[in-house]
Amino acid sequence: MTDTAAPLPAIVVNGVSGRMGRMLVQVLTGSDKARLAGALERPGHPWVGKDLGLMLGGAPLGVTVSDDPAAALSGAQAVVDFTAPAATVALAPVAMAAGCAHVIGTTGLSKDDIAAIGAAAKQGVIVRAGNMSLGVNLLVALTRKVAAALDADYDIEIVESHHRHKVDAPSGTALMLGQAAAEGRGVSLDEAAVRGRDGITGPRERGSIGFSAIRAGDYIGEHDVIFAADGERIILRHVASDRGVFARGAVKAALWAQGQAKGEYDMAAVLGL
Ligand SMILES: NC(=O)C1=CN([C@@H]2O[C@H](COP(=O)(O)OP(=O)(O)OC[C@H]3O[C@@H](n4cnc5c(N)ncnc54)[C@H](OP(=O)(O)O)[C@@H]3O)[C@@H](O)[C@H]2O)C=CC1
Ligand SMILES: O=C(O)C1=N[C@H](C(=O)O)C[C@H](O)C1
Repeated sequence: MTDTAAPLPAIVVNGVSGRMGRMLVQVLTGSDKARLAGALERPGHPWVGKDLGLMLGGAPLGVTVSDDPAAALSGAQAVVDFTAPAATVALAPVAMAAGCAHVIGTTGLSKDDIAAIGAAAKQGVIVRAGNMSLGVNLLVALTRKVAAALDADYDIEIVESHHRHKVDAPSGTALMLGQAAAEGRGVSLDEAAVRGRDGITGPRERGSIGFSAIRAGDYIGEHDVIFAADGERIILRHVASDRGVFARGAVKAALWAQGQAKGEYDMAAVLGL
């Protein structure tokens, strides 16, 4: 009897040696919905040309780490990318030319980076989110709703904690939460945001949205949205205790992207929130 089952969607991981790259390998090798079809690292990385499984300290996986995105993406359905802004911006048009969906988890993107990604998405499908977990994307929706229900008597502050290796602040998640709070309140985040305080700052400006960042130890990612008034406080909190939530969300996005119309999407679209 011949096996007529369609092959599983082929997914490539960019930045495969990183914290999220390794977690994605774990999720994809255990998946019955997608398969790990390739692995990318920057040119000059010591893993390039080597078997990925051996580089991870395990059995061979039959996947050779590449530094050639066009070659690695040829024939793949999606590339999942948790790397650095310059690497992500460079990969987007290559993914679109290869007909590959680009799932972007990279944070710390500038306005120009975001515009470049948006331009690339005219040629194919991109899913981009500062946080791929179901919990945070629900928290974003809740934040928008609570902010819409309260007036500026309730001061909004976003406090985030991450591991000592994180290079960008505020976190991508904090910015998503800030954007949702601003939308709920009907203000512009660019105008309302206050990022970090130091020295004689004067009293808090009514209606501002504050951001504070802790970088310490091995926090995976924790976010509080505080609505504080005279006499009461509401605190919405998400705690990530396993990077698997981000990796599983990204694989879900890669599968969801198959067959979508060209354009840039977020995790709310993927999750139907
Ligand atoms: N959206 C979400 O849900 C989440 C987003 N993130 C974001 O993902 C990003 C990565 O996080 P994390 O895994 O912790 O970081 P790491 O520093 O552990 O990993 C980044 C990886 O990207 C690699 N890289 C850098 N430049 C290139 C390039 N040009 N081509 C290929 N690979 C490259 C790095 O290689 P090298 O070390 O050689 O430079 C490294 O392996 C961050 O922006 C983080 O904020 C993280 C978790 C969840
Ligand atoms: O760098 C990280 O680790 C994380 N980055 C994302 C962010 O910037 O919000 C998501 C998560 O909090 C972990």
